[in-house]
Amino acid sequence: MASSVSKRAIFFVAAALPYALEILTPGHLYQASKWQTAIVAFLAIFIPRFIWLSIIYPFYFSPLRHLPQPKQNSLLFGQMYRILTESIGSPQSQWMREIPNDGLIYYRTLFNTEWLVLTSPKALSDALTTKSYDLIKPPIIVGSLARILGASGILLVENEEHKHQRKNLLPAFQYRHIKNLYPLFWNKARDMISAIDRELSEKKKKSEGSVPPNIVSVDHWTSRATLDIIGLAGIGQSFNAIEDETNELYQSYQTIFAQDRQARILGVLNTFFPFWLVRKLPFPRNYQIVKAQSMLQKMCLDLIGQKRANSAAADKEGSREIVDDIDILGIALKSGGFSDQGIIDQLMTFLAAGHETTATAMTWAMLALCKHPNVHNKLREELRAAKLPNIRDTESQIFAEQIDQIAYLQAVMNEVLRVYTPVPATFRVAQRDTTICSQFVPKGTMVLTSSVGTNHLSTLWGDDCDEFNPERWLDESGRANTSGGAESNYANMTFSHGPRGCIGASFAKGEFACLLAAWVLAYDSVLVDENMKVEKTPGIVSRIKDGLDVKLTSLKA
Ligand code: HEM
Repeated sequence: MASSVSKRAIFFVAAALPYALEILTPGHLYQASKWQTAIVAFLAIFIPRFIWLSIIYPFYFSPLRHLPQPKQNSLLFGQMYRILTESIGSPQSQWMREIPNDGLIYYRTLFNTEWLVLTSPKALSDALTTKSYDLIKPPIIVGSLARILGASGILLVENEEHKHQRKNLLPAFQYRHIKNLYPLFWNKARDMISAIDRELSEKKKKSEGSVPPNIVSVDHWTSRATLDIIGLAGIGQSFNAIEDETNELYQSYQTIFAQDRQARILGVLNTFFPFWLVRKLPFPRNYQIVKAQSMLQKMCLDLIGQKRANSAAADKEGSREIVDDIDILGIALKSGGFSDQGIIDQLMTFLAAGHETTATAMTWAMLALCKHPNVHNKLREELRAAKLPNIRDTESQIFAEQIDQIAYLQAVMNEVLRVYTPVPATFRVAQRDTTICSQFVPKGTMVLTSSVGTNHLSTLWGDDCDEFNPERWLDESGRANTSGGAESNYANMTFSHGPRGCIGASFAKGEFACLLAAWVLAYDSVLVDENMKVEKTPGIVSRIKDGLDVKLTSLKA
């Protein structure tokens, strides 16, 4: 690492020095006040450290400084302006395309902090699989998420603790278990369609004979549906968001995960001040979070208590098999590997990781289908040909096999996930000296994978890499393939890879398939504004900035 002198050490030395001088120079040989001494000591260490770290080391000593890199850097801020003003992963995607490289691109940001972008399958496999535990999530990200998710959920823990949790949670996410959740996904898809039908008939009533607008917000409905699904499948508790978005549970969830202006201001403050201080600042959001969190945590604790009681009762009666939990909470409890607080943190993690991601994928899917009517029509034909049950029939039910065998549905979903990449980038920092693609990477180096960049590289996906073409996921006989025609697994970064790749990928795909099939069978959708400008939100999940409104025609599904 460029410097092993941490800021905390500098504060400590500066604070201790006046006392040390008083002891070492008895009789007040030393005249300055304690404050003056502390400030002088602080500056005497801090300024040289700053000059070394921000100017001398990165430009003259860093082993990374000769790697391919973007031009036009600000002297102290490197590429910071672009990083802050463009969507996540986007500047890096451009460099990946334009700067010749052997798997790594180097750039600098605030005060010349050093970053690497991984650009080749070899670099990605080194960093995400072979050396996965040499790279950890950056403390700034972990610190700000820990406030909301709790510090001990699988998304944020590292090293042995992560291995232990992953092992205990994996059974809940294996396909043999996920396939049992498809009926639940389908039921919630049906609830969503019924609720949209009701919204349309309300609109019809209000339009009093004139043509009703039949316009609905896709992101609004998919977000409510995916929350109910992850609530039921994750913790065995529906948020009832589809039925009633004003209920207290749903509102608490919305408060905690809101990405409003105050959340962004607090996020920026976290960069410069300690987390504990920022949490105490008198922002209304700080109080709201505490209140909403205590409600959600209490709900989780009650559910844990209930499950433990059911399980104990079943043990007593010698009928364990009647407690056949299908939700993730039930399976985590059965593993015996988690404390109650540990489980609460997992539940908050699954709510966060499993809700907006899939809702966003669904919203992008509807945009893609509206923009490609031929794909839209073909998908509906294939769904009809598969003879899925009528989504408006309250008794209707499906099985995983029925949905998963529809090759064109799988192809459309895979292409949506590739082209629109809901999680556009992931971030790491080297926790020890390591190597990637034989390049020495010092401890402390920041590492970014631009998943959206990799998913659009012509060297991996061919010249039509930017086109929406579901056919690439079908082989000549029309069967689904899992590579999209790319030669390496690492060409597709939608769910990342390795020990820290998305544990919920099968869950997400099953849920996405049911929601998409239900929507396409129930309605024909067209864009309200054909020329809408599509901008992405800047957050960890790339949503459509102004949401997506479509005009629906109900179909006899
Ligand atoms: C389309 C939907 C989804 C996408 C695109 C997605 C993508 C990702 C990505 C890229 C990561 C790696 C993050 C990193 O390395 O920093 C990740 C991790 C994770 N995802 Fe997903 N995800 C989706 C849905 C879900 C669902 C539905 C769940 C849960 C039910 C889930 C749970 C998780 C968890 C727990 C992790 C952390 C895994 C670990 O660190 O071991 N995700 N996801």
